[in-house]
Amino acid sequence: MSDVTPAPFPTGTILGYPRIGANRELKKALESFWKGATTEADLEATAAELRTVTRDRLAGLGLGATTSAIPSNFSFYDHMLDAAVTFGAIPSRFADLRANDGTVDLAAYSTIARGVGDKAPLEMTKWFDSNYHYLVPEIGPETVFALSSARWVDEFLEAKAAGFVTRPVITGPLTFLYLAKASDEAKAGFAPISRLDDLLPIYAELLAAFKAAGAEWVQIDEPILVADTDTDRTEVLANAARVYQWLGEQTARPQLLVAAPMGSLGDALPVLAATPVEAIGIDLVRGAVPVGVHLTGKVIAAGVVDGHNIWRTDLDAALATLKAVEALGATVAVSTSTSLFHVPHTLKGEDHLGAELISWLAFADEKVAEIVALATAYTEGEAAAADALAAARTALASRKAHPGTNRADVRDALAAVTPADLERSAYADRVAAQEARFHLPELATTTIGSFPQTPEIRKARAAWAKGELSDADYETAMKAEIASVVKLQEDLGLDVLVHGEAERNDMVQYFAELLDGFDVTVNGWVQSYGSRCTRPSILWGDVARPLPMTVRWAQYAQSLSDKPVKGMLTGPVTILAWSFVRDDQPLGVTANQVALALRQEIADLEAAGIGIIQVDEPALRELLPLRNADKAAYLGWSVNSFKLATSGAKDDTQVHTHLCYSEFGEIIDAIDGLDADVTSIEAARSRMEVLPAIKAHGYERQIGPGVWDIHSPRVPSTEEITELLTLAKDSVSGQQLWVNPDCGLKTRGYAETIESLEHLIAATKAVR
Ligand code: MET
Ligand SMILES: [Zn+2]
Repeated sequence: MSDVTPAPFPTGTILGYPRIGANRELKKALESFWKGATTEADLEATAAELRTVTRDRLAGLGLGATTSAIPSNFSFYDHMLDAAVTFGAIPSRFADLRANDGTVDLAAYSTIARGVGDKAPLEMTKWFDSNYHYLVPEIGPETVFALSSARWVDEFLEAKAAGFVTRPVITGPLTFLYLAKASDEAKAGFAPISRLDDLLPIYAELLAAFKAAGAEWVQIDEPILVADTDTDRTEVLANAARVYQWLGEQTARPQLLVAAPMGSLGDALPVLAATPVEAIGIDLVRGAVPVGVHLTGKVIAAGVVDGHNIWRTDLDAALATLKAVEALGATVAVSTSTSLFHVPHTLKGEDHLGAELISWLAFADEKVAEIVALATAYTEGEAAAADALAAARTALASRKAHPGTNRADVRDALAAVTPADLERSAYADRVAAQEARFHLPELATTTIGSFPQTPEIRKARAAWAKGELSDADYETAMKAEIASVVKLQEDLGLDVLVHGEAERNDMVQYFAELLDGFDVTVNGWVQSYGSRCTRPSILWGDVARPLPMTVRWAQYAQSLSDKPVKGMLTGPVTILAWSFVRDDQPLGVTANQVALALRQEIADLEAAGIGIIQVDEPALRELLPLRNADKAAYLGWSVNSFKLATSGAKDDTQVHTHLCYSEFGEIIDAIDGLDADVTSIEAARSRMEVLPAIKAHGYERQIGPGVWDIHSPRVPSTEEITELLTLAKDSVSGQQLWVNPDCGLKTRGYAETIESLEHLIAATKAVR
């Protein structure tokens, strides 16, 4: 290190801030750049302006402008893509996009993220157990690592020119390589982590560049250390020790904060503590205060403010946690548990939620204020932050005492549930009853629920929401849409129909708006991937169903056809996964409350003559815990909540479920445990990969492996689908096999939908 006294770590900081902009400025700028409506220079200017506004806002909220408290974590699209581009790890199919000096411009960067022609983009997958999707780097023996972008350093210099000393945030080498996949060139069995020694010198070079630019602290994110991976944990820990020993020994570098958001570091904490890194960021929302580690001489950025959820922090409890960490010998700094990019920007503009609910919440800006208050209370004594502490206590008390968070009717109904309520009759009895009722052919054809959401549908829904379209006119518009979707399916010759979900803005928000215990924001956007954002609902109270939610649409659709029309519901786990969920009781309890509401809905659907009911659980895999030891408990409550929702169904009601967005190998037991009569899964892209495992498992019920990858506008040919179905028949019998697309069709257009479904039906006939 240099001879000047190193700058202390700031007393309060956040691990990262939302990148998309309070009014989704980055989304708009990116999309207009992609359309060709603006230039690269325009996009750069918007991004620079956004960074300026963010720095000023954070300093205004009380983070030190020159103390390295403000993280520099901007990204045009994704932080893993940024790392790939910075280290020169660009797949060979995109090699021609690089300039002579190895850099890529924003057009090329966008192409790697989004693909072009037959060049597939980097694969996208979920970031740990969040709803953010990162781009998966592709690394092979041929990858030539080289420092290939000056953006990170330039952004530090940009801030410096404005009078700031920020803290650059980069993805760590372990997380980068363990989350990467083998490139097309790599031979079977190649593991990207085998390139660690080639990559490290580039990190050293980058750290030297930060140092030369004047950075005093750099944050290196290593969430991989909180997760179990395919690699043996001992090997991961050995790599962690080696990497941070070596980087720590570099002399030309800023001080290092190694941050491990999303869970407990566990046995990786002593490993990091034994290296020369100056500071370690630990997640104290998901992880407990460590025991038995000595942290003398280290700074611990204690993540006591939840970066991943929107509840106001219990500041008293947080202060107690900070003191417990101090007792381990560490110098304590107040921090968030994760980057704040998982939560919306600000509660400003959400007044419709009402003062009381708002007082329970903290979005990104409000969390920054909490950090500042906690740092003040911790360093100067509680009296110095008395107002903030008092306000937090009042809010917490109001949340606890609110009748909506503790409803006797809901609690009593749940307490009355018996184990028998979770079981249906034997599958053989159900099948017999269902066959007698529906007479479906072998390889029955169906779709997953939604049909294309045309601009007209969106317009009608938006106008109705704004009060510009009357209830009656809205009803008429939706019914007309349902009628045309039913007619189309009859003309095509599908066996089991759907109503098309035209009335749903989103498969979770639709239910959140109709159930008690939820509220929705107007501007609470969070980045899902690239320019795409979602607006999760807030599940704050006990959940109950005041009125039927889907019955009239399903009933209307059924009245138009002699074929069965599926009722369509979103399952409890998915409703939780895609909302901000109350943190004052176990998730399993909340899931069961949702399940009971769905159980009532199913009873009403049955009473209205709906004989086939699908309960979608696309997020079942997403919430799977990061550590193996926690998985069984999760699968226990999640499967039970599904069974609580569905087990009231009569024998001759056929219960379907649908899963997508993931690999299923790991959760076949759980899929089996759901006890659905029919399960549809995403399978087209992986060419039915999971079916042999399902066969080996002895799965006896019916399954619909997707035969059309609906994530792409490509129309699959009849031959292609025939091949997939033939492949499927190797693993499951004709009676067990259903034919359906990978997922709902709401993002597709009508022309491709009709053509694809025609091919699907022709292929089915060929294989039957
Ligand atoms: N029923 C839903 C649909 O068809 C399932 C979507 S899963 C992400 O859109
Ligand atoms: Zn799906």
